Amino acid sequence: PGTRFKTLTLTQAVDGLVVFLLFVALIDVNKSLGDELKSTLDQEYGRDRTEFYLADVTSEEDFKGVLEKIVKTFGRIDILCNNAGIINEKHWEKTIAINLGGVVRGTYLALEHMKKENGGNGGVIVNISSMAGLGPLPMAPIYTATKHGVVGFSRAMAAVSKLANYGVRINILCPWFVKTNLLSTMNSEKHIGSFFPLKGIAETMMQNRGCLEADVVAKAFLVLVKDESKNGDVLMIDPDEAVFVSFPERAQDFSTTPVSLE
Ligand SMILES: NC(=O)C1=CN([C@@H]2O[C@H](COP(=O)(O)OP(=O)(O)OC[C@H]3O[C@@H](n4cnc5c(N)ncnc54)[C@H](O)[C@@H]3O)[C@@H](O)[C@H]2O)C=CC1
Ligand SMILES: CC/C=C\C[C@H](O)/C=C/C=C\C=C\C=C\C(=O)[C@@H](O)C/C=C\CCC(=O)O
Repeated sequence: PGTRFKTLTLTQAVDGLVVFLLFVALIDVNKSLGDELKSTLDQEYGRDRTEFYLADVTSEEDFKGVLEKIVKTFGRIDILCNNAGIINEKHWEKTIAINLGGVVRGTYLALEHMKKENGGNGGVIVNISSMAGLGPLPMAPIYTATKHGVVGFSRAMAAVSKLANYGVRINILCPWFVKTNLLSTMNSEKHIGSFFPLKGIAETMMQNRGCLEADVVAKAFLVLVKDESKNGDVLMIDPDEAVFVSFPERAQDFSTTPVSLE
């Protein structure tokens, strides 16, 4: 679902062996989906390890309120994944509000609880972009713009966090197509609007290279969580490999072609 918070509670520290208990808070605007996922997780991990919260990431009131409830229930936030996303080229303002606005809001609100200057314990935020955050997806220009925005915002916030000593790492995940409900929106003129005739491009891309399974994305997410050297890093996953994307240190260092302005 949309957004996931994880909180770690130190339960034992014996002879250098540290055992953490992991609690997961799920946030989504879709209640039936959230309830269903919670009950699946309950069966595997027990009822007290997961909580579902109904909230819309475009609402400051919802998101802020839910975060406060989470901190009250679990005591702290250590890991945040801003995952909520849609494709709707027709209602493009809504797509920007969820895909980029939700990530900005989630990052700002969670930092208030996580950053060390506020008494937080630090931690890590992983913002979900897409390979469409690195190159254009022709049938979805607004979706492409939001995912590029997630990359730019998160890299800038990672730099802020380092300079201001928040103690929070901020990383970005850019997957290729993944087998989830989102893919079905590609077949709907209602979502793709005037770009619908271009849907064959994405279909060909998937036919040629396949689609990722969600568990691969989860594994890549864990790399960004666990590797403490990673901050402002972009992990791209396609069907062949997972790779960190290199950006030049400064914008001036991009590979360029001189142009005469005369
Ligand atoms: N499926 C794919 O091919 C790829 C997906 N992504 C990104 O991965 C993320 C997750 O998407 P999927 O799991 O594929 O899609 P999904 O449609 O299965 O899941 C998205 C979830 O976001 C929730 N959501 C939507 N609007 C919300 C709102 N306003 N507030 C709270 N929750 C909201 C939905 O209810 C849904 O549960 C998205 O950011 C998507 O852009 C990135 C690359 C590829
Ligand atoms: C309907 C969209 C469903 C999911 C969106 C999701 O986020 C998936 C994105 C997956 C891949 C995006 C890849 C973008 C790659 C690029 O670099 C593009 O610039 C390449 C664009 C077209 C290539 C056409 C071709 O290969 O012939």
